[in-house]
Amino acid sequence: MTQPTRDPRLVVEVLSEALPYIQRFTGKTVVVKYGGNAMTEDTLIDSFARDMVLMKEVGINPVVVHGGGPQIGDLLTKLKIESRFVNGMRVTDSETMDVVEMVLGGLVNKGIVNLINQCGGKAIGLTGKDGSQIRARKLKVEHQTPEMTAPEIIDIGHVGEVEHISTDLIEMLAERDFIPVIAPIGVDAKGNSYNINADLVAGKVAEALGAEKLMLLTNVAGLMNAEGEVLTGLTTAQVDALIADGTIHGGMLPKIRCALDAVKGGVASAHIIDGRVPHATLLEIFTNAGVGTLITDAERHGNDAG
Ligand SMILES: Nc1ncnc2c1ncn2[C@@H]1O[C@H](COP(=O)(O)OP(=O)(O)O)[C@@H](O)[C@H]1O
Ligand SMILES: CC(=O)N[C@@H](CCC(=O)OP(=O)(O)O)C(=O)O
Repeated sequence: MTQPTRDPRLVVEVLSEALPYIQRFTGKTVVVKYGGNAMTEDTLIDSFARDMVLMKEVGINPVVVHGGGPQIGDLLTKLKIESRFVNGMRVTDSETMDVVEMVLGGLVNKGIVNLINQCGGKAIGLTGKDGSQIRARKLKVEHQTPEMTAPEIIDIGHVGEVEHISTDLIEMLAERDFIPVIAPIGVDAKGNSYNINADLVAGKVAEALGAEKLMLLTNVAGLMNAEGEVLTGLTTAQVDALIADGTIHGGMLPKIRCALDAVKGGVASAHIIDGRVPHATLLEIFTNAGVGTLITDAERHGNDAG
């Protein structure tokens, strides 16, 4: 790979500016959720892989949880199977579950692993079935339209929620300098597979690991208000109001819910980040610039999440 020529003084200056952040985050765990919508351009995927390797090289432990919704959708279309969503969750019958497992556990997972390894990292790809690390149960979904007087519970098939995350495997890999790359497929005690929204898995993994940061990479500049302006920082109470008035909808719903749960569960900060910006994760960690929406539990942290 040919690198563009840069002023060496500038490079040294940038490295020096990053020093306090490197010192602050070294030894800490950062869970990065890499959404399928952020995986569209080859150069961006490459910059993401390089960022994971750089983090690891400076002593941070990145753990990648990936999505792949659009990639699942593409294969379903080719197979002439219809995609349907309720509350941002894919309705998953047995046939769809097979496709989800093939795309997430195979194509997408191994694609990310391969890229990280190409950039000089040591990535290992896993699903929640490996070591039974993501124990799941069937998700009960409440659905209500404005016309309905009360919500109804509907069956959306093999969609799961996280019951328990075992961290042994992830910690063992991280200690041996591997970067774990996890596909959001869970398993129950009977061996049934569940399709779980990747944001929800990332949030629970971050909580279970006691991570310093949860970064959710997506295809928007951050969480937006009704006027389309990015909200750079907000508290749990503000988020509740935006959900209630419908400003937060679709795929942003599980994302924001998991970010809230993660900060309530002890993760210092959660960030919704624009994955279309090259090196978005490094910009978040190593600079003051900020590239999206920061969610903290104001009662616990005040404004010190960084
Ligand atoms: N208030 C909001 N602010 C920003 N995006 C929103 C909001 N409400 C809904 N969205 C939608 O959520 C999408 C991101 O979720 P999703 O499509 O599941 O992405 P990913 O694949 O990255 O998880 C955005 O592309 C946007 O269309
Ligand atoms: C239950 C459910 O909806 N699961 C998701 C899992 C993948 C995912 O979450 O991918 P993104 O992060 O790219 O949206 C799905 O089937 O699309």
